[in-house]
Amino acid sequence: MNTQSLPSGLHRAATTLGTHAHYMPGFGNDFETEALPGALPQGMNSPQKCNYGLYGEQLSGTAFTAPSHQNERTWCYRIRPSVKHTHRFEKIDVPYWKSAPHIDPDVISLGQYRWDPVPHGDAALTWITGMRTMTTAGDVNTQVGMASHIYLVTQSMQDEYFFSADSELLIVPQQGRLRFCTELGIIDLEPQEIAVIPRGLVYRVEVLEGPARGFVCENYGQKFTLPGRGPIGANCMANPRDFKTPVAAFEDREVPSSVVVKWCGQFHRTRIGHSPLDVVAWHGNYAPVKYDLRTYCPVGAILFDHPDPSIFTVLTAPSGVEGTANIDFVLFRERWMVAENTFRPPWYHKNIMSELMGNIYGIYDAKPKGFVPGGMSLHNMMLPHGPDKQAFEGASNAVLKAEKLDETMSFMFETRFPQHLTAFAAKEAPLQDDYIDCWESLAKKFDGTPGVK
Ligand SMILES: O=C(O)Cc1cc(O)ccc1O
Ligand SMILES: [Fe+2]
Repeated sequence: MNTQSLPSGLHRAATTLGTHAHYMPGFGNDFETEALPGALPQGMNSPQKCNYGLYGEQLSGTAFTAPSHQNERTWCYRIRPSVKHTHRFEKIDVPYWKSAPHIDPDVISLGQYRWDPVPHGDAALTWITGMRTMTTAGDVNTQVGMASHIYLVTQSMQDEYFFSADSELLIVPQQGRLRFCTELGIIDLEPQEIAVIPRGLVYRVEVLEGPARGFVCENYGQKFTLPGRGPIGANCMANPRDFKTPVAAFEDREVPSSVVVKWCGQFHRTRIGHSPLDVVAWHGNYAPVKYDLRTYCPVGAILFDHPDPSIFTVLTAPSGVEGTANIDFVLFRERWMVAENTFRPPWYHKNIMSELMGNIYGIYDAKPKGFVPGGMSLHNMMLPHGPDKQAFEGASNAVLKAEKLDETMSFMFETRFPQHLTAFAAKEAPLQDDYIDCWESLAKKFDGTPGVK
């Protein structure tokens, strides 16, 4: 196997797969990859001495005894064991990155809320300092619930690394391009793609094209997985082969560095004398992954009516209660609308689960104005919402022919828990004070006489 050297000093394994040379296809596969030939032990995990003088180390993403179809772990062969990375920790302040439970007594979370895109300021911000929590739900200490964030990143992390012991991060870019240099390999990410970085994995984020903005779902609970397709069968929605996990990449660099750790909602720093991205080879099924949302194959109404949005689930994070997700990640992408005699946009509704939406690009059918790329909305637990006046009038009077819903990509983080706004979301972010007016002018059409009005 050949090794490729990158400008950043990382060495990564080459693969034989043409177009996705640096990624391996599949969701939750048992992968194996080595950046130097023979670095990966064969037939066993813990040889008495590893090749190249590497140290063997296991990273467990589930309890040792989790059922085998859910069990996730990866074996790393690294220049130094991780424990050499973590000396004494000091607490640091990361004031805009909040964790649940975080209920600000001065903030009202009960409501329908919408935000314009959070603008970039003058300050240089990294992946850590640029994270802005919008909502929190559940409890980070008991590993249930989530937080939603906006990231505003203009600066690469330099000799600085990060891991979250609290959560896996689902990253949804909206602007700019980022590179995630992780212990297990490199992921480049741009709008219309997503990445999932597992809990505990160390990484550094570099800006490939700035400024970068996007959305993050911080999942405190069980990992995101593919939803069961039920009677849809073995294909469509998100197909496993479209998920890409990076090949092994390592750097052998000795410079004063720091590792920031998010742990039980608090941030800590430890200093080390080298890059912790020193995993030369690994095998296992606990690994970062990226996915191109343009490969999502939507299934929908082909005669009449409008199915529940769960039909557009890309990934689901189970809660332990069957069919009731801790979080569903749902994608509203371009598609054909063909339903006959049907009000085609989302119906008016109240939902026990709370719906945090973001616009990646284009126009969302239920909100032709005001919900713009980079913007977000929150329709919290049991709070009514639905199409605005313009969408309602348009859709109820449209001539219903086959119509392509083009130039549209929005998503929803839907959680079984109510979401609480941070002070940043309520007071600093560009909250639209007049959002609820979009339903104000919906007319009373009922006049007691039968017939279509
Ligand atoms: O509220 C929303 O816009 C999201 C949504 C979309 C849909 O098609 C059906 C229900 C739903 O909550
Ligand atoms: Fe909704």
